[in-house]
Amino acid sequence: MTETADIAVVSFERFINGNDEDKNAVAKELYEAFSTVGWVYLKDHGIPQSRVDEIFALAKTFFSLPISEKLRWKLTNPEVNQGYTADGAEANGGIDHKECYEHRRFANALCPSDSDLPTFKPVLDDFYSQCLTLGLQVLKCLAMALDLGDTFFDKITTKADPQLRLIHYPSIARKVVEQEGHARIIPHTDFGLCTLLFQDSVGGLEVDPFHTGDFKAALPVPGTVLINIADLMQRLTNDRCRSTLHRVVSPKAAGEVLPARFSVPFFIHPDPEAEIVPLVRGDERARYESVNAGEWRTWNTSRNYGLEKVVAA
Ligand SMILES: O=C(O)CCC(=O)C(=O)O
Ligand SMILES: [Fe+2]
Repeated sequence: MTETADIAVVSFERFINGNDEDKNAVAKELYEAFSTVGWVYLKDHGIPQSRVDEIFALAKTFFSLPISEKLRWKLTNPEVNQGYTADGAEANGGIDHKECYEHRRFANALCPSDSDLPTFKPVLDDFYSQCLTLGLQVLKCLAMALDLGDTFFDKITTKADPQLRLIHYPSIARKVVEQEGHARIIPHTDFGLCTLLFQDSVGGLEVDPFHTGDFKAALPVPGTVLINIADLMQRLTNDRCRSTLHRVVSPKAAGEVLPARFSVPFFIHPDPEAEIVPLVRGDERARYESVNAGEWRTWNTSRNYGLEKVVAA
């Protein structure tokens, strides 16, 4: 049996409502998690479970539309990175068995309208701002832990346009997913600052905390949102915070046919013009070149969708 990853459960209540001492205590706990395994289960985060349930229900409704309908909202431009991606269309060195819908803050041209799918857009917009508020609070908390002053991330997220993603992993034969090079989502790191990840109760998410190939289950914990550090944060903190490999495979408890699984990540990226320069202390050397956040995002998105040609055109 796959072991369970050692990911701390941290209550965010004392950060949201507490005094400076409370906030600093939460910041320490978060930093401890982010600088080791790179992941934390955040509870008491302020987003009601009823809202999360509503989002999963909308995701189910959206993905059960016929493929011809869903392709009306097909994602084509990695710079905008918004819309629907069919099963098999996103490939980054392996074969994923999933379909996705991406929602953005400023541009959602490829989103079902109210007459296509009642309440889809307004409820997603609202959930998006709840995730953005929580994500920026988490960044503030991390800035405290890193002694950067609690407005450090505000300066590089004023126009931040994270990506809210709905994912459906269809019900599928276990033997298909377990073929060499296949997975529900192949091992990868996320490439922004950090990710908020809501998952249903099916399981199958695994983390390789120390990049030894020893993947461990990140089981669903009701009432929590998982938060993981992504590549730009690892670069910015000169490896103090760790962006770790993860994947989604067959849940161990399932039989020969895996049940469908849904998840909802919210990827936080800095403003496109932000230069991500490693923050060094004393005579420490920078472990990374500086990168422009916008170029980094477009490059990574294009690579994931195999759309490099669109960018070059
Ligand atoms: O579905 C999940 O639990 C993980 C999704 C994920 O890692 C991603 O979309 O980057
Ligand atoms: Fe991921």
